[in-house]
Amino acid sequence: MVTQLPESFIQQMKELLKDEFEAYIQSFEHERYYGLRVNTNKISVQDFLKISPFDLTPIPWTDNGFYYEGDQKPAKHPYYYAGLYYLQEPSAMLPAQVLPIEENELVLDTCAAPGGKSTELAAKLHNTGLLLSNDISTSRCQGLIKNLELSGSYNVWVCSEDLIDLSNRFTQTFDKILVDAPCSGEGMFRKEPHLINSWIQRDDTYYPPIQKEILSSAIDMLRPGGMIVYSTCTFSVKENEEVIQDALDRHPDIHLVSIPKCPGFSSGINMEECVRLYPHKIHGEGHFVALLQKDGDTPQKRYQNIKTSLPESFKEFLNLCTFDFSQGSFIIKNEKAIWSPLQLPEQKKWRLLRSGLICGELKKNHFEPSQALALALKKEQFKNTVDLSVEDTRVIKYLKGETIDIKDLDTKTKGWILICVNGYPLGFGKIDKGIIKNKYAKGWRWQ
Ligand SMILES: C[S@@+](CC[C@H](N)C(=O)[O-])C[C@H]1O[C@@H](n2cnc3c(N)ncnc32)[C@H](O)[C@@H]1O
Repeated sequence: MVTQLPESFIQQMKELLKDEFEAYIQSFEHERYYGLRVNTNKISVQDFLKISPFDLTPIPWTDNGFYYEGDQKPAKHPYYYAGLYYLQEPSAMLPAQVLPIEENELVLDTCAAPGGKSTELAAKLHNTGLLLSNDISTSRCQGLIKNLELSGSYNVWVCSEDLIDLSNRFTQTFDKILVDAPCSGEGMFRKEPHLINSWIQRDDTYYPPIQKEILSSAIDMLRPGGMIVYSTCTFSVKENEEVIQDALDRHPDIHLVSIPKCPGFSSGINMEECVRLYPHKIHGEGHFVALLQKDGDTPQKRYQNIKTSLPESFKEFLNLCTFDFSQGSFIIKNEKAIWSPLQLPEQKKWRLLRSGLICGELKKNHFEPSQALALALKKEQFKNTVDLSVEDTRVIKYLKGETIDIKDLDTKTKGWILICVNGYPLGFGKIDKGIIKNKYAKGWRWQ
């Protein structure tokens, strides 16, 4: 692969790394590292380690990230379908880790798709407050929504806007913001060699102006006292420290906050507070992370909930749930019942793709619960459940969309039932006389 690296990139890395350059080049001989991040919205790290079938080694710069071996297949395990973890390149776990999120905050992820960092920001909020996840690409937002739903996060809104436009709608609003900027991806060359071609096609003047505008707009959206992380998976100084310097020049009310260094972390170039991760110094690919804070302090913004009257068929279904929906409010839109713990102010003409938890669809005379609701609930929050052991062959059958027979376990329950694996919900079905008609979402099925 080293032979595919363009000469101009090699020169840039020689100048950047000096006597570390040889070690960097040799890192291409080593296989990439694989990372799994426990979804603490669903399970504690301690409890996950008790049931994990994988050999896991902690990733030093995270609270809940682990290395696994490349021949293990965690994406092909029922616990993945239960949303107990997210698979993420280890160095990419750092940005969300360094943003100090507290419960009940308003958080913005500016460039969020496909959700590697949003899922962790949501987990850090523990389903309190609100996360607005945005990405300019509406098609990439589909993957983002699926990942957020799988993670069981119900305090998330998703929109698809150019961040620069979004900043006109929410001035000085958010307590915490993550800017995981589009970049030339130099840190991903070992993991995804095809990125080398994109690098060749775009010279080094392409990304910096975009990154500077996105970061500056994001800073406008941060409330005084709030904190913002800027990250990329590239090594170029132009896309990292120069973007930060531009923000510091344009916004005299922000300052850098020092990120604690783990063994193997490098400082930013002439920016001691920032962190650079290199594949020859840590077990991971490459990243740059900066943490900034806005001076001053203003109280957090708070938004009102609204009252909506609900159709009878939906109220009937809600009798099966013990989830505390009174903590937020419902809206009914396009025959869908959507619940959110907070409502953001009404906006004109924006591509809002999710405004909380889509609980399900209001059909003619009945209500059809969604896959997202199944994943958002805890087993004990639904009246009718069947809990299958992870070894039970019916788990995979259910995930494949097949009808399942549980006459050995239950022949009395009738109607909606939540199918769980070792206590963690997977999806809904409809049971009659011990036979479960499969309601697992088609696009989510085991392939
Ligand atoms: C590095 S990726 C984000 C990865 C994501 N944070 C994760 O962890 O899964 C950068 C994203 O920025 C989005 N993007 C590019 N320009 C944007 C803009 N002007 N406003 C909002 N999003 C933008 C791209 O569509 C892309 O999905």
